[in-house]
Amino acid sequence: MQNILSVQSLTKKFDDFTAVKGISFDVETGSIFAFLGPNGAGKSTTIKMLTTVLKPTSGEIRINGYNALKEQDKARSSFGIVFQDYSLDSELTAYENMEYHSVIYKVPKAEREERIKTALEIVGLWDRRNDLVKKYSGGMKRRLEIARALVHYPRVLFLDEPTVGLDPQTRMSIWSHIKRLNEERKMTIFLTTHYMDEAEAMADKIAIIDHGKIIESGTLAEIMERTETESLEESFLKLTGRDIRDENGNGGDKMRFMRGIGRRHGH
Ligand SMILES: Nc1ncnc2c1ncn2[C@@H]1O[C@H](COP(=O)(O)OP(=O)(O)OP(=O)(O)O)[C@@H](O)[C@H]1O
Repeated sequence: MQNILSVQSLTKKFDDFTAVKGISFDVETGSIFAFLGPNGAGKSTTIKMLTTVLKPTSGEIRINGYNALKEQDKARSSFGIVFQDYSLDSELTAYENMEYHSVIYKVPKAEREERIKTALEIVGLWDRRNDLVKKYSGGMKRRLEIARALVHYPRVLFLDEPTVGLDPQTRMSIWSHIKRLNEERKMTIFLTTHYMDEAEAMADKIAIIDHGKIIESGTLAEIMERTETESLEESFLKLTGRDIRDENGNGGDKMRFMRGIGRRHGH
């Protein structure tokens, strides 16, 4: 299958406020797709609809060939989710958190231990599996959440602002884990971010969302060409008339370190 995720005219209204306004896009199997936009643009609302947490007002979502609204269980077993807020039980160990999640996701008992081990090894936490989560740093918790999202062998991983609130070094480590998952395990990654550098360095395709609408999408090169600019930052400025960081107040927080990871496919 070429597109693991396909979205048509997706809309979400909260009373008379429309947070997501009829967006359509496709995500290619095995790619990294970034949803870039300022706070309040509708990124979380979209990812919640894609992951069946929130019911759309209208529109269609197909994940891994399944209709996410009509075949929810099959769609759900196709993806893993990492939300913005930590949702781990801090009084349990990392391993116990993984076990709990495996039960919820109906991972067969005979396979549980092996899958937990694999997932924890991927994020480098196997040696720390017996530590209580409350002793973990923010970066370790995020890595554990990624491991947890992998335990049922999903084909797509959804990440809502996975590096928000983390220091630059920790962000870099999270990203190298995500990138390895994509490259070595061919996992499709759908992420939301308001960091330009993150989208530039990581994504095969980017959709820029503003006020609930996709205002531009494509590869970085395509977006720059169409907007006649030389960076995503300039593109965003040209498309919206403002700087993405104006609304975030994190001007000094730009992810310059992303250069260390390197751009993909000669972007
Ligand atoms: N349950 C809700 N009821 C009413 N309005 C909502 C609800 N959830 C979100 N919104 C509004 O919808 C808009 C989009 O919010 P959303 O959280 O999707 O944005 P975002 O791009 O993810 O930003 P952030 O990263 O800050 O969460 C915002 O104006 C928000 O206030």
